[in-house]
Amino acid sequence: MLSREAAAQVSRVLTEALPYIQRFTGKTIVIKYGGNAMESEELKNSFARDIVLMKTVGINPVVVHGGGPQIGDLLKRLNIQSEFIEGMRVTDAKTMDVVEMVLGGSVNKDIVNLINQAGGSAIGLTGKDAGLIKARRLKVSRRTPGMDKPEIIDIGQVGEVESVNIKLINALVSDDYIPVIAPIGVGSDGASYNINADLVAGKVAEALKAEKLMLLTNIAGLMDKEGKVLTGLTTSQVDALIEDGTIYGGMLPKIRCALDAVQGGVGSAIIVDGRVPNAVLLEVFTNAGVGTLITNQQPE
Ligand SMILES: Nc1ncnc2c1ncn2[C@@H]1O[C@H](COP(=O)(O)OP(=O)(O)O)[C@@H](O)[C@H]1O
Ligand SMILES: CC(=O)N[C@@H](CCC(=O)OP(=O)(O)O)C(=O)O
Repeated sequence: MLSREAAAQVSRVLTEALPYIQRFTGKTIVIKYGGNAMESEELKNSFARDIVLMKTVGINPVVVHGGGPQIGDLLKRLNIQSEFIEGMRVTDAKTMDVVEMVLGGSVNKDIVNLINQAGGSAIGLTGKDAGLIKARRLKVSRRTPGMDKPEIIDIGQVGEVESVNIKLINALVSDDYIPVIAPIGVGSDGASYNINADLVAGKVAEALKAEKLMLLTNIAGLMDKEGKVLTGLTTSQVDALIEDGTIYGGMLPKIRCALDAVQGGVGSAIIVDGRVPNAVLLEVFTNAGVGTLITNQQPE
């Protein structure tokens, strides 16, 4: 039982949080949990508690997770070389096996378990379950200095999202389950596709017409060359930052999916520093304004 002091504290906190809780009650928030933001047990536990708290106050969280560093660790142990092009892992058949084992197996079940230990009812899925994420092969185009046309590169079993089975997600959410989705897609022929988790989160948020898309990563937000966090950017400003090399690597799919999501009807997308404890709650329940916010509104 709570002490009088603790009850008074709960009352104070809930009164402050009430407008935010009311604003998001019954709404869907898609949270992409990046592999880099899973760096300690403490952080993972704080993430799991935040998700359960959201659900308890009537918000519907849908989690999409990554696991790039965890895939990298196992590939290294198995002596399999790995390379990234435009922020995407080149994925041959051997690599795909490892990706599927790590994402659909250890990482997915770890998050599911932590949420359930924190009192939630999480259910783990990959895109193969009930055809949750139908995918096709992604062709990456790369601009090489000195060449007029970008070259199209085949990077193996890397996919892009063709469709999302929202019937399955909605059925789970309305029964109070918290879906935890691993970014593995399935082709029309049953082939597995490795999909960047940011891209899956963006498409899931779009398909669900989510109120918010949160991308938890290991950096304070999108930064300029001096390390200042940028926010409220337009599409053309982002394009210019990609062109001049300010945005590269893993930030490329992240920013592209955030822009696509808001253009596709998601209320807002935010890139958040997942190394901060309670990053999810801070973003939903405060005006702390952490990270980079992307909306469809043009700044004045
Ligand atoms: N302009 C930029 N601002 C911030 N980070 C950037 C930028 N351009 C590239 N990055 C890189 O993108 C990384 C985030 O992407 P990634 O490592 O794929 O994260 P996650 O695993 O969370 O998806 C950052 O750690 C940083 O190294
Ligand atoms: C095609 C591609 O790059 N897939 C990613 C999938 C995992 C992921 O996106 O994890 P993070 O969010 O932790 O980076 C990979 O193989 O690493």
